[in-house]
This record gives sequence, structure tokens and C-alpha cells, in this order.
Amino acid sequence: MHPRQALFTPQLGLIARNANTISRSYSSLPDPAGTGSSSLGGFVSNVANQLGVGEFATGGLQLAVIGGILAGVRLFGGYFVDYVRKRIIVTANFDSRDESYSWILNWLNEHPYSAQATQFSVSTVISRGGQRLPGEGLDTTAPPVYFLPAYGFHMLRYKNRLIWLRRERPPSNAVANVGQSNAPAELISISTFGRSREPLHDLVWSARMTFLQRDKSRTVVFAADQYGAWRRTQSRPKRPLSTIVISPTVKQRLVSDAKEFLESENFYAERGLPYRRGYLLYGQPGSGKSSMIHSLAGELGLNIYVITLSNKSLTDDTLGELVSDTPSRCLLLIEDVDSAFVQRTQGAASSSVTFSGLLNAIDGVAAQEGRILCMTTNHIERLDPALIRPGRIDVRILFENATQAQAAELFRKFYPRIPEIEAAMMSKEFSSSIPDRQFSMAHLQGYLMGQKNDPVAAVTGITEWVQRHENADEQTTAFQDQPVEDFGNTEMSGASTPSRPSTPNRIPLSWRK
Ligand SMILES: Nc1ncnc2c1ncn2[C@@H]1O[C@H](COP(=O)(O)OP(=O)(O)OP(=O)(O)O)[C@@H](O)[C@H]1O
Repeated sequence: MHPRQALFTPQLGLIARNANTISRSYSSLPDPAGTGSSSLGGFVSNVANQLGVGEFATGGLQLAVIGGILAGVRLFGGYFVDYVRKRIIVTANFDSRDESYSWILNWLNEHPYSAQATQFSVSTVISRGGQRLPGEGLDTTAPPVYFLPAYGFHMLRYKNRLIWLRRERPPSNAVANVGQSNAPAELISISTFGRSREPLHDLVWSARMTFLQRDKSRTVVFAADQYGAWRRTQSRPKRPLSTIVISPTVKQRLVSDAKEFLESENFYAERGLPYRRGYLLYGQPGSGKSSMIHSLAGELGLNIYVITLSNKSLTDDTLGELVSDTPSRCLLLIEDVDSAFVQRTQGAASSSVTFSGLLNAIDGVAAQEGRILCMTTNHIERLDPALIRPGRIDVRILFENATQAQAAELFRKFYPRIPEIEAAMMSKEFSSSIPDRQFSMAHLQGYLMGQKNDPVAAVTGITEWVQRHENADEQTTAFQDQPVEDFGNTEMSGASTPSRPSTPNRIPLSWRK
């Protein structure tokens, strides 16, 4: 025998005997040497004896068996408790990166518990991850205040039912693992006794309804954040269509075209057509393109999802994901669609979206059905015909500088309190001093803003203002008289009084009759 072996053997035997003792005491079993066969320790010992295993190995075997049983109980005990918990408790989880989180915060704010809770947090916004909603609440003199249950555990009642919620902020490394956002994500879990999800469904629907009521008279604008996810950025009061001064016919056509589209899902499905509609609003800067889109969204009750192609973090992949992540009913807006690609050809690429990436995003397989796409540009001539071909863009609307009729209407809308007869006279005098198509509506609006309380001064000062500004930089003449290539889609002009006749090939086929 090796001398080291000789040294350790008696100690190993001692350890083995101790192990036997321990295993017996854990298993509350008698000595395996006695009537051991009736106990687990004895049973293991018997098996070990029959296998001709020594005393030391028997002790180890017993420890292993008992350790295994304990580990099993621990593991399966956890499963068992979890199983029982799932059978008697329903839980809904809300993540601050999702819109539903805002619904729950809003619901909590309105729940009487929040008014009584001794531990509460105060917030001026109800939004995902504590993100501020620009514009929201800022139109009042003081921002709103929301009282919410503080982080931790809370018990409250909902429709005579006990519910409990846990509001927590996971550690920052956990957040980074869950998603790409570094924003301090929060989680809320709401639980109640029972096996039916019905009570929590009911709570979620009611929270959603209450939240959406807040936005009913508003148009919510979402924009892509740097992580490639939609973020709610604005909630604006709906802009009435009546405030957009363009040809009433065009306005009406646009609105009814979009409404008809939203009601025609079956028509598209039966014919296997992609259920999408695209509008291109093009023309002079400050002529009302963006305003018209906001107004249209309000009229249709849709939210606006804005894609800014100059967003540096946008790639073909993120763009595709963003477009496919829009809700099925929404207005997708790509503003100044020409700018990204023009800049690229000049070597000043501001985003990594490629032209084909853009095309794929707007009508690829993943592109959301049911959405209305609106694009705006001041330079239609710079657009690749592929981008605005029928199917991608179904209707094009030209926005030009103000006609005299538009100037007169703008004046009347600007001073709504002037009695009718005077208003007619003053607006006529005002507009007759303004040459047709020389000034943008935004430019004229700027002038009126300078005289917002003095319509008489606005009328008397306009001639001088026109002379001063007639050759100023702001009056871009751009392409208003350039021929527009006919892409076969519907063409409309936003001018109140058409100052130049439409060429026959620009009249939409469906509207010729
Ligand atoms: N046709 C119009 N009717 C009423 N207001 C208008 C009209 N056109 C412009 N405005 C006013 O001018 C401002 C700028 O308008 P808007 O942003 O809609 O123009 P735009 O054509 O989208 O300009 P850009 O091409 O520079 O983005 C807004 O405050 C808007 O109220």
C-alpha cells in the first residue's frame, strides 16, 4: 500500500461512518447494519453490500441518494408551488416599453387607491418609461400631476375583487438583456385569485378605453426612436379640416377617398389587392401639406406614424421592422421624401436607408395592410418614378403658393369675429393686393400674425409688405410651372381657384366622368 494511502485510510473510514450516521439522521432511518432493509438508508446499504461495495462507498452512495432526493424535492417543490399558484392566481404583466403601460398608469391614477396610498409617486406625465410627451400638458399653464402607487407591493379592489400589484424597476443590466433600450424600464404585474383571465381582461380593456378617451379629440404622433421602436412623441388637438385653405373640392375628395379606402377591406381582399393606399402631397414649402395630413388623420381618427429618413439610426432593417410594426389602421407619414436620397448622391448620407430598402419597407411582404401612406416633398421632380408609381402612390395632390382666393379665405379665418359684410369687403381688399402664386400660405400667415389684433392694419399694410417681399428669398418659384410627369395615378391640385388648366392626362381616369 502506498504510505499516503495508509495514512488516509483510517480517516476515510471514519468519514464514511459519519456519512452513514448523517444519512440515517436525515432520512430518520435505523442503522443499515440492523433491519436496514425497511429504511432507505438500509435499502441503499443492502444494495451496496450485495454489489460488494465497501463501507466508505456505501456511505457516499447513501449521501448521493439522499442529496438527490432533497434536490428533487426542492426542484419539483418549486414547480409544484408554481403549478398550484398558476391554478389559483391569474397575473398580467405590463412592461414600460409598451403602450399598454401608459393605460395602466392612467388607470391607476384614476383609481381611488392612488388618492389614499400612503406610499405614492408623483409624475407630470403618463407615458412609457417615464418619457415626456412633448406638447402634452404643455398647452395648459401648468403641467398635469398624476398620483401613482409607489414602487413595491400594493393591494386594491377592482369591481369588488381583491387585486394586488407589484410595481418595480428591474436592475439596469436586466433591462439591457430584455431589450435594447437603456431607458429605465419599469414593470407592473397585476394579480387576482381565480383561474379565469376575465377580470384582468376587463381591467385592461377598461384601462385602454379610459386612456384612449384622453386622445379622442387629439391626434397622436409616433416617431421612431434611436432603438428602432415607435415612441409616442406628440398628442395634438385635432386640426379641423375647415382650417386648411385649399380647394374645397380637393379637400373633400381626399377625405372621402381615404374614408372609402378604410371601408373597403373586403373589396381589396376579394381581388387579392394589397390593402394600402398612398398619397403624395407635393409642392411649395409652407403651402399646407403637413397641415393637411394632420387634419386628415384627425378626420379619419387615425394616429400618425412619422418616418424621418434623415434619422441616422435608421437602417433598411429597422425601417422594415418599423413599418411592419405599425397598427393596421394608421397613417404612415414620410416627410420630405426627396431629401434623404438627394443628400446621399451628394455624398452626405444622413441615414443608411437605401432606396430599395425604402421601397421594400413601404410595400414589402411585411408592410402592414390597411395603412394609409402619405409622403410629402417640395421636389417631385427629384423623386424616382418607382417611388411614386401607382400602387405605391395612388393620389398626388399639388400644393402651390396662395391664390388670391386662398389669401381672402385665410384672412377671413384669421379674423373670425369681423361681421360678415365687412369681412367680405376687407378680405377682398386684402387679397387683391397679393399677386397670385407669389407667396406661400405660411408666408401670408406670418404677416397676419404680426397684425393679429388689427385687421384694418393688416389690410392697409399689405401693399407695402408685398412690395417689400416680392423679390425676397422666401418666395421660391421652384417648379410650380414645370410639367409633372404623368405616372398614371390620380392628380389633384390644392389651389382654391385653378389658375392654370389641368392637362387632360392629369385628370384622374376614375374622376373624368
Ligand atoms: N393651405 C393652408 N391652409 C391653412 N394654413 C396653411 C396652409 N398652408 C400653410 N399653412 C400654415 O402655414 C404653416 C406651415 O404649413 P405646413 O407645414 O402645413 O406647410 P408644408 O407645405 O408642409 O411646408 P413644408 O413643405 O415646408 O414642410 C402652418 O402653420 C399652416 O397652418
